Amino acid sequence: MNEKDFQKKQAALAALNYIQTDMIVGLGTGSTVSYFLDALAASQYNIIGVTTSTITSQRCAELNIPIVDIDAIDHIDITVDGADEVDSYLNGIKGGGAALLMEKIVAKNSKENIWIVDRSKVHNTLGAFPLPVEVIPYGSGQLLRQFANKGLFPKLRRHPGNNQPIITDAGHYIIDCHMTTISNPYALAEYLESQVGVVEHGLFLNVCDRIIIGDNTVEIKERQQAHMEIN
Ligand SMILES: O=C[C@H](O)[C@H](O)[C@H](O)COP(=O)(O)O
Repeated sequence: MNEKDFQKKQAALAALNYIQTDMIVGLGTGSTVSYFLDALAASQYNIIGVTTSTITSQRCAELNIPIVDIDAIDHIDITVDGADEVDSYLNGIKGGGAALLMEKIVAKNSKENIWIVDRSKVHNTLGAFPLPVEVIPYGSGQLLRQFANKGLFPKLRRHPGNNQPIITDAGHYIIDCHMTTISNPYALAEYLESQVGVVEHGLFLNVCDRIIIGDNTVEIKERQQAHMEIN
């Protein structure tokens, strides 16, 4: 196991400390969450999961973790998810695995959100990871043009194998915005949310309550209060 995977696994194991039997647990998507699912399946906790992607649902089936439809429950106690990048305010970029829409729905309906990450993902400001934006296929070419004019360096995400656009679980495309630095994530989120054809974006602002950074010594950071950029 390489250093990054070691850190992911350490973070995932530490997240288990926040789980209790009978909880309804939101289950994120990705390689870090995969370590968490393994740990959860091996634990003594009887929980019910709410999944954020087809792939996580499949992993739960393989691991015998019971899951429930999000619309069949009235609350989610806690969600454990990965992230692609996290800043010092615990804001983040998600969607590297194209699961951002369902991840955001589950996160917004959770009483508490924990992100598990390796140290390479923690930066002072966001932007090093390309920002995924989930869009309706119809008119996506127009959005690509608008985003380019806005200086967002957009690129339609395609399968490396056949070069076809990747399709999300909800049937949408992903446009990745390669900006390198995001000076005001709140203004960018507002702009993206105002564009017709944008379904959701990967900026998760004031969502994460606690990050667990895996390392030889696991580091835990809690969000103190909602952060807003003052223009
Ligand atoms: O769409 C995918 C999710 O936002 C993932 O949680 C994120 O990409 C992190 O994935 P990984 O743990 O594989 O780096």
